[in-house]
Order: sequence, then C-alpha cells, then structure tokens
Amino acid sequence: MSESEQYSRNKLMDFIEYRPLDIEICDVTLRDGEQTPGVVFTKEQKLAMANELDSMGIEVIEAGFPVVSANEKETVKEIANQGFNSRICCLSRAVKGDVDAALECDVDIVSIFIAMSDMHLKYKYHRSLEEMLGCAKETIEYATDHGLKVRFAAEDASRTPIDRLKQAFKEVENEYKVQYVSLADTIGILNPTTTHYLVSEIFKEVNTSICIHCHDDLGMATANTLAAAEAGAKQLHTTVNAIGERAGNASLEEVIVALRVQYGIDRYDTTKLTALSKMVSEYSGITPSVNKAVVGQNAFTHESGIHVAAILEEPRTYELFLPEMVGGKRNLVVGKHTGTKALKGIINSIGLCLEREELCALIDKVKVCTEERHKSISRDQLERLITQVRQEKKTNEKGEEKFSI
Ligand SMILES: CC(=O)SCCNC(=O)CCNC(=O)[C@H](O)C(C)(C)COP(=O)(O)OP(=O)(O)OC[C@H]1O[C@@H](n2cnc3c(N)ncnc32)[C@H](O)[C@@H]1OP(=O)(O)O
Ligand SMILES: O=C(O)CCC(=O)C(=O)O
Repeated sequence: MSESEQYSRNKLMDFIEYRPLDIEICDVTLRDGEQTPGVVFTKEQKLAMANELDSMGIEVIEAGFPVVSANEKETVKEIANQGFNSRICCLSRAVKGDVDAALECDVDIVSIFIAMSDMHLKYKYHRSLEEMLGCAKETIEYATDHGLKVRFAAEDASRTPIDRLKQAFKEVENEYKVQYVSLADTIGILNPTTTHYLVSEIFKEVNTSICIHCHDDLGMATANTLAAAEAGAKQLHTTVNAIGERAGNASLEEVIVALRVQYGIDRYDTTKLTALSKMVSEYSGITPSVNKAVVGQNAFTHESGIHVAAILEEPRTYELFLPEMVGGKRNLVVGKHTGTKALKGIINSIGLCLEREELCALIDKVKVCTEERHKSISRDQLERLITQVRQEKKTNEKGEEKFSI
C-alpha cells in the first residue's frame, strides 16, 4: 500500500501560507516524562525506550538530568555510549557541578536552563535577572570550553517579557557558540496563536536554532508545538503518551503523525508508535485514556452502524490514517449503535453467515441487550445471541410445519 493510501492529507494546508517546516524532534520522555509524579524508570527501561526512539529516527533523545542521582548519571552515560544515530542530550541547571555531571556522561548536548520570568526570579531563585543570566553565561562558557554542545533553555519563557528573552538569547549567541535556544511553556499557558507570535518574534532577531517545549495544561501542547514549527522553531520537544509534569507534554505520537498528514514530513517510522506507547505505559504505570489520539484503545475502534458500513468498503471514510501506519489494529464493536450492514460484515469476518431475516432478529436482540447492560457486547455474547436466533428460527419453522399439517 502506498504512503498516500495510508492517510488523508489535510489539503486545506495548500491554501495556508506558512514557512516550510525545517524541524527535528527531541524526545524528552526519559527526562520530563520521568518527572511525572510517581514515575521511576529503571536503567534497562530507559535503554529500551531510547533504543526504540533511535530506531524510529528521532534526532535527539533527552536521556535525563544526571545530577538527580548516581543511577541517573550512570544511565545517561550508558545511553550516550550506545552508538545511536540519535544525539543524546541531558539537562543541567546553571551550575558548574551539573555540567561536570553531564561531562562525565559523554552526552552530545547539555541543556542549560534558567527561568527569566519575574515570577521565578522573585519566588524561586530570590535573585535578580542579572545574577541568573550571569550564572547561565558562566555555565555555558564552562560547558563549551569543555567541548560540550549547548542548548540555552529559557524555562517559563511564555511568562517572560519577549524583549528580555531576545536580549538574553542575543547576548548568549554573540558571546558563546550555543547550538540552540529553547522556549519552554513551562506552565502550559500558550495557545497556538501566542505560540506562533512568540516564536516568530524570537526567530526575527535570533540566529540560533529555536527549540519549543510545550506543556499540556490546556490540552494544546501538540497544537502549540506545530504552531511553533510553522513560525520557525527547529527542535520540537515531545514525550511518548504525552507523559510529563502535571498534564504532561506534547505527545510524540500526535506530533509525528501530524507532521506527516499536515506537512508531508514522513521520515519517522510511525509503525513503531503503538508498541512504544505500550512499552512506556507499562514502564510508567500510566495507561493513555481510551480516546487518546493515535494510541488510545479507541483510536481505531468503531461501533456506529453508518461508520462501520462505510469502513467495510473503505476505512479512510472514517479514519484519518490506517491503524497499520502506527502499528495499531482496527476493532469493530457490536453495540447499541450497530446497523445491519455492519453486523453482517462483522459476522462474515468471523466465518459465519446469517440470512437477512436472522440478521434483523439479531439486530433487535443486540439493541435490547446493549440497552439493558449499558455497554457493547463481546464476541462470545454475540455468538450466544446468534445461537438463540437460529434456535428460535428452527422452533418457528417447526411450529409452522405442524400448523400446515
Ligand atoms: C521545568 C523543569 O522541568 S526543571 C527540571 C525539574 N527537575 C527536577 O527537579 C529533577 C529532580 N530534582 C532533584 O533531584 C533535585 O531537586 C536536584 C538534584 C536537581 C537539586 O537538589 P537540591 O540540591 O537538594 O536542591 P533543591 O531541589 O532543594 O533546590 C533547587 C536548587 O536549585 C536552584 N535552581 C533551580 N533551577 C536552577 C537553575 N536553572 N539554575 C541554577 N540554579 C537553579 C534553586 O534555586 C535551588 O537553589 P538553593 O538550594 O540555593 O535554594
Ligand atoms: O526548555 C527546555 O528544554 C526544558 C524546560 C522544561 O522542562 C520546562 O520548562 O518545562
């Protein structure tokens, strides 16, 4: 099956003017994902997830925050030494000791972050902007002098005056050779319009590649990430299953599927997404909601008669992309909303065949049964109902024979 047969492209994009995307993904499941309250990944689990991310073609993996613990440091180091194609990044405060820990891990990139919003300066650091920016610069210089590539990340950027961000980024790019500057929507306050504005403003004045790190407190992290990409952001931060602090981060699966169907970027191996989602779900103990885009249990589950009847002819009538594209499976459910065509198709698919009259009787039973139980019916229950319908038919036929004798 050709790529274009796997999904419907959003052709409305042809009418929209936007900058052609020049992006890469930095997946932060192993760092921000693990900051989900209660989540602790083992070294083996982090290695397994990193391996999958690498094999999907994810360009950068943020493997952890080495100063958090000895085990964390050892894990980041082991991931950095796997010989992955993905570049390995780790987090660091504007503290030389954090950079020393990063250096011990052999990472490619260290992400040195500070917040420059009044809120964080006043209540978190109890220090002035000048003091914090001074610490950041010293730490950046220390890291670059030791041969590390640096991302300078502005935590709480979405609540920081834009002129302050521009000034800090310009100073840093003029004084040191940083690879990236990063804009974090730490508390998830942005929407797509304001994300686009923020990134465009920085893009106009800063020459260094921009990263976008979105949180999902208003359910807009994926949309904001894509808006940032349209405005010129290079590096898009994601987590598998959207796990992360509070409401989580932009979801890897949503972002890379959207990149394909909206913007035609198809270089990531999306067929691994469902297995990776299951892996992260098992390791984190967090199951995505059933209606989670791309990897939720209902992402390819259909019950409504009109939908299933059409899907049996052509799945793309009601599926934006086929389950195979993300390594998933379609599931047709028999329930209150099932129609005759759907029921016939489902019954045929399990190797059974009913006459029209039997199908009508079965539909009536399905509706009564599902309304009584307030849920759809299982395959076993369906088979029992089919047996009942057949028995009732036989009984009726015998009755009719007696009557005619
Ligand atoms: C938006 C983000 O996701 S940021 C990353 C959040 N991740 C984490 O916090 C990872 C888990 N954290 C930890 O294990 C610990 O908090 C550690 C190891 C990082 C630090 O532990 P501790 O040394 O005990 O410090 P503690 O957590 O009490 O306080 C944090 C300190 O870091 C300082 N700090 C916080 N961010 C930065 C920064 N970007 N640059 C410099 N200093 C910073 C705080 O001001 C505070 O300093 P203080 O001790 O002088 O008041
Ligand atoms: O911008 C970054 O790279 C990290 C910052 C972060 O994790 C956050 O602010 O939520």
